[in-house]
Amino acid sequence: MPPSPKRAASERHSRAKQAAEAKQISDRIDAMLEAERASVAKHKSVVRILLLGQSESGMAFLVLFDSRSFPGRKEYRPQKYASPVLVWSEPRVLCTLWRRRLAPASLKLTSLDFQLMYAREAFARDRENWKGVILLNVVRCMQRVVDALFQADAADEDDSADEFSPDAPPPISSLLHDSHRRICLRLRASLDVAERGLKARLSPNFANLPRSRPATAEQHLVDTEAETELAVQAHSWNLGTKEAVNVKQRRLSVLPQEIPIDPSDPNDPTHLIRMCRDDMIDLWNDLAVQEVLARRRVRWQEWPGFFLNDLERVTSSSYHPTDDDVVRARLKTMGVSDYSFVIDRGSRGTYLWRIFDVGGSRTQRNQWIPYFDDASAVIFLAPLSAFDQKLAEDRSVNRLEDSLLLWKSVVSNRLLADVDFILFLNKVDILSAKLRSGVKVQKYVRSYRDRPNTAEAAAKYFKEKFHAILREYSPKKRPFYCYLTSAIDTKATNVILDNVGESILRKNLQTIGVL
Ligand SMILES: Nc1nc2c(ncn2[C@@H]2O[C@H](COP(=O)(O)OP(=O)(O)OP(=O)(O)O)[C@@H](O)[C@H]2O)c(=O)[nH]1
Ligand SMILES: [Mg+2]
Repeated sequence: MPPSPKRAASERHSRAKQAAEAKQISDRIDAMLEAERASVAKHKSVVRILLLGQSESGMAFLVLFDSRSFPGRKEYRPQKYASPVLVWSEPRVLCTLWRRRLAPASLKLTSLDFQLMYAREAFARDRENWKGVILLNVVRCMQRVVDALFQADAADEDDSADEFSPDAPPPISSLLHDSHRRICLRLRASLDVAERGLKARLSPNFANLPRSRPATAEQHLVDTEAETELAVQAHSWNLGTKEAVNVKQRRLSVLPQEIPIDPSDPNDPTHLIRMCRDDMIDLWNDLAVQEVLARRRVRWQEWPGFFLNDLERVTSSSYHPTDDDVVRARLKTMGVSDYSFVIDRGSRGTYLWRIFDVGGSRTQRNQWIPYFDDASAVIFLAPLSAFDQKLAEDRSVNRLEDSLLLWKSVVSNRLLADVDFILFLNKVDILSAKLRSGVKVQKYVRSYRDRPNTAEAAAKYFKEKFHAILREYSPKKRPFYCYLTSAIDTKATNVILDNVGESILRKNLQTIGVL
C-alpha cells in the first residue's frame, strides 16, 4: 500500500533535512581543509613523533588523552589556552583538540573558532559511534567471565576426584549453583551471536573477511587471526598535502556507523545485549561468582576495555558514551595511524606535528621501520603492570620481557641514533593495585630478589633496567627521559604531556637552528 500523502511529505521533509545537514558538514570540512592548507603551507618545521610499544601498552590512550579536556567542557577557555591544536584521528576520534599554551596573542581566532565548533560536533558524533565498540568490549569481558566460570566448574570436578583433605578450601562447586550454570549457558549462546552481529555492523565487510588477510583500505575494522580481537585499520591524514583533497570523502565514508536496532531481527546485537542485560548484571554482581573468580586468580581489573562495573549504565537504552568511556574503550591498532596537527607560534611560524601511532602486536612491528628515517622523537610506552602477564601473540613470552627486548631493539637502531627517546612507564595504577592484592614481583622477575614489593620500588627497579639498556645499546650517548604514568591520573598526565611537547619542540627548533 502506498504511504499516505501526509507520511510521504514528512519523509520527503526529513530526507531534505538530512541532505541539508550533510551539505552543511561537507561545506564546513571544505572550509576547514582550506584553512588548514593555508596554515600548513607556512610552517617552519615538521615535528614527527613516533609512539612505539607493545600491544595494549596505552598508545591510543596517549593520543586520545586530551579529549578529556575537550573544549565542549565548561572549563575550556580559548582565550587562556590560545592555541587549540587540531588532531585528526580516524576513525577513533575524528577531531580532538589539544590545548597548548604555546601560542601568542596574535593568533587568528576566527579560523580556530571555526575549527573548535566543527571539532566539537564531530567529536560528539564520533562518541556516539563508539557505542558499538564499547558494547563489544562488554561482550568480550563477559565471555571471559563465563569461560572462567565454566573452567572453574570443570577443574573443580577434576579436583573432587582427588583424595579428601581437611585443610582444602570448600570446592568451587559448592559456590556455583545450577542457577549460575543456567545463566552461563544462556549468556554463552547469546553473547556469541551478539559478538558476531556487532562486528558485522561495525564493519559491514567484516563478516566476509578471511581472518588471516590484512585489511584493505576500505576495511577499517577487522578481526585479527591471533586473538580475534576487533582492530582498527590505521589511516594517514596528511593535511596540507595534495592528499588532503580526498580527506573529506574518505572521512565521511569511513565513519563507523551508529548501530540501529532492527526489532524484526532476533539476532540483532543491541536487542540481544538488552535481553542478556539482567543475566549479565546478576552474574557479575553475584558474590559467589566474585569469589570463584578471585580463587581462580582471574584478574579482571587489568582487562582492557573493562566496563563490567558499569553494566547498568552502558547497556541501558539511553546510554551515550562519555569522553572517559572512549578513552577506556579498547580497539586494537593495525598499521600506522598518522595524526597531523598544527601549532601556531605567531611570528615564529607554525609547526606541523605528526604523531604516528603504531600497531604494537608482533605482526605489526615490521611496519614501523619506514617511519624511523625522519623521526624527531620517540615516545615509547611500556606497561609496568604486565610483569606477570604473557604476550597474547606468544603465550611463552612474558610481556615485560617483551617490552624490554623491544626497547633494546629500538634504542639500538642506527636509523634512530640521533633521536631522543621518551619512556612512559605506564599503567602504574594497575601495578599498585596488583601488588597491594598480594602479587609478588619476585615470583615473575627472579632478579628482583628481596626488594620491597611496592609500586615505588618496582617502578624504580624497572626504570633502572630500561635506563641500563639505553646506556648500553644506544649507538650514541643520549639522555634518559622517563615518566611514570597512569591513565586515571588525568591531571598529572596532562602536565607530563605539556612538558614533553614543549621539550620536543625546543629540541626540534635547536636541531634546525631556530633556537
Ligand atoms: N588502568 C589503566 N588502563 C590503561 C592505562 N593506559 C591504557 N589503559 C587501557 O589499556 C588499554 C590499552 O589499549 P590501547 O591504548 O588501545 O593499546 P595500544 O597500546 O594502542 O596497542 P595496539 O593498538 O594493540 O597496538 C585501553 O583499554 C586503555 O584504556 C593506564 O595507565 N591505566
Ligand atoms: Mg593502538
